[in-house]
Amino acid sequence: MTSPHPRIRPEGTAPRRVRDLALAFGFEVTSPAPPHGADVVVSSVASDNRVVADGDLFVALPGAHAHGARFAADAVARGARAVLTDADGAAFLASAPGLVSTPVLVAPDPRAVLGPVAAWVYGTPADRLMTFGVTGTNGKTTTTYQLDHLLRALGWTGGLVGTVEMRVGDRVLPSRLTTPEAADLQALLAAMGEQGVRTLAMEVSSHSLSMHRVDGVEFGVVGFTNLSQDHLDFHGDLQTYFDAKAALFTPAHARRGVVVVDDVWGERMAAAARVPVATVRTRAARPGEAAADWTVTDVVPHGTGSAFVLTHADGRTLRTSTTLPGDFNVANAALAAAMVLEGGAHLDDVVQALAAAGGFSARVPGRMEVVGPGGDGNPRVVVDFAHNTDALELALAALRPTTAGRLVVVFGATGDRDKGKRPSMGAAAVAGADVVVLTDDDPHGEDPAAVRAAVLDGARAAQAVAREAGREVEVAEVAPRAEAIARAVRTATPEDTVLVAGRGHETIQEVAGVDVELDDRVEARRALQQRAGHEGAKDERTTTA
Ligand SMILES: CC(=O)N[C@H]1[C@@H](OP(=O)(O)OP(=O)(O)OC[C@H]2O[C@@H](n3ccc(=O)[nH]c3=O)[C@H](O)[C@@H]2O)O[C@H](CO)[C@@H](O)[C@@H]1O[C@H](C)C(=O)N[C@@H](C)C(=O)N[C@H](CCC(=O)O)C(=O)O
Ligand SMILES: Nc1ncnc2c1ncn2[C@@H]1O[C@H](COP(=O)(O)OP(=O)(O)OP(=O)(O)O)[C@@H](O)[C@H]1O
Repeated sequence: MTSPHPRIRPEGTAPRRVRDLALAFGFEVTSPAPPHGADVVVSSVASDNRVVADGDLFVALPGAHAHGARFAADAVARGARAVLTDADGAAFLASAPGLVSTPVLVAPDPRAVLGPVAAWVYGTPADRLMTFGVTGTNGKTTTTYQLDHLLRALGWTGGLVGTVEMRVGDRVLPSRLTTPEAADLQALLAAMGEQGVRTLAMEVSSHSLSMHRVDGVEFGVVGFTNLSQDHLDFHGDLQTYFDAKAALFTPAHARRGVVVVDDVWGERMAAAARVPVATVRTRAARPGEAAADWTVTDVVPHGTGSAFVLTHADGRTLRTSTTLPGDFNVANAALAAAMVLEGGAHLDDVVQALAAAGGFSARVPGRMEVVGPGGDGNPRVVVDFAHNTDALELALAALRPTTAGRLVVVFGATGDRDKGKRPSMGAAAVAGADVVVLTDDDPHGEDPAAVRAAVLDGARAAQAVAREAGREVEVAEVAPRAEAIARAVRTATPEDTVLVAGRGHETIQEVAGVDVELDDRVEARRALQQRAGHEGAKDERTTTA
């Protein structure tokens, strides 16, 4: 069981009567009438006893490790005024000491009502924000940063929620999940409203949709980036994974949607949507394909990224750019622009805002982050979050055109996660790079050598095919990760590009269950400094594994 998220508690929530809550949702109340006939009131909601504070409604959820009802007595001791749970939890509580006069409300599936109940307690805070939610296998973080960048450029005080951090206006809070638990999310939205935040750009993971975390939020506009193999350890198969994401494009979660339809999964998402949807295509329509509502054209190199034109079927045209390299980052910026325009922003306002903001120039931590620009005898060093096959292919393809020498990639695969993608990640690295340095990513509880071996299998097979075709790719296995980064940067030539992929912004690596501090950007900078300090470093070739 992981530690709970640090608590965010809005100040101004009016106390709500528990019996009104029971009436509003049709919950049965199993405890005796409160003492002295007083009405029990709650003013906040928690689903983890370890963060309960005075005035909370404690929601005891069933879970894979434990039933939250086990912690109800402690929650009441910490100040919870009432408990909401399911029949199993209520049965457990019937004999729980210290709960004699605490109202226990019973719901068929508390996980599905936690969000709506928390929204009810906090006064449906999402309704007071312009809300944008983004789902998809890759691009959620980048697209939400670009959304927040544009919304702030339009003059709004923005809120951001996702993998890297949570922003409430100018405040930055740590993020433990891509999409927070429902009780935390509703409290965060209420706190945003109290602090004058008017817009929300939020990542919506498929896990969170499967686990009802965003129930109780009706997004104004939702966006779909793409779907490829990932998280099948949780969803089981690609269709189930797709269905989990498709739930976001239903009236329970959204008023309208924007879908990137560059591939079949995008077409399917647009067809499956049960809310009005605008489509975005970032490539030319193929024969027989319906024209998209928004089309990207004229993509050209521009600074560290690309300039592009986004045109609507009604003639509206936006000429802008993104500072992030790669065609996939054009797709992310185009999706962000289309979502804001579909949300009702006027084109002229968007054109002016982006012109003043230098286009989509958001710096997204660990996403194609240039740690060393190259020059002065150094290779270019880029840190990216690519941690699945699709992302790795695209990140390498994005860097190839601007690499005069060799393209070197340092990467690994995450332990205790989707194992199916490991061989294909190895193959993608060999297909896209000239030098492959295979190392650890985040082993979690798995044997790092076993994880590397699975990736190496795919790499070696692809290496043999490349050799047959007359293309020699160096493949080395170097652990631990810090040494792999150091070695790749040390042995690269000034014309080379080194891509360190998979962990991006992350600063903690879990090895055998122990958290180890490791930030790829710090390691890459250190290696560049050491390289600078050892002019004429001996030309140590990477051994071929
Ligand atoms: C697979 C998954 O998502 N598991 C989530 C699930 O865990 P679980 O079912 O094991 O819950 P549990 O630990 O048995 O706890 C049951 C209940 O008792 C409560 N509890 C538990 C312990 C305690 O001491 N006191 C207490 O009150 C818990 O708050 C919970 O309500 O319910 C827990 C609490 O509600 C979540 O914290 C936990 O997310 C874990 C931490 C997690 O790592 N989730 C990841 C996989 C996740 O959600 N990732 C996506 C992004 C995926 C991606 O795109 O990469 C995300 O949105 O972050
Ligand atoms: N539109 C896209 N299509 C494919 N790959 C992308 C796209 N955008 C980003 N990527 C790649 O995927 C990686 C992850 O990007 P980002 O963090 O924005 O996505 P994400 O969906 O938030 O990922 P996660 O859910 O794992 O946090 C990037 O580092 C990049 O390599």
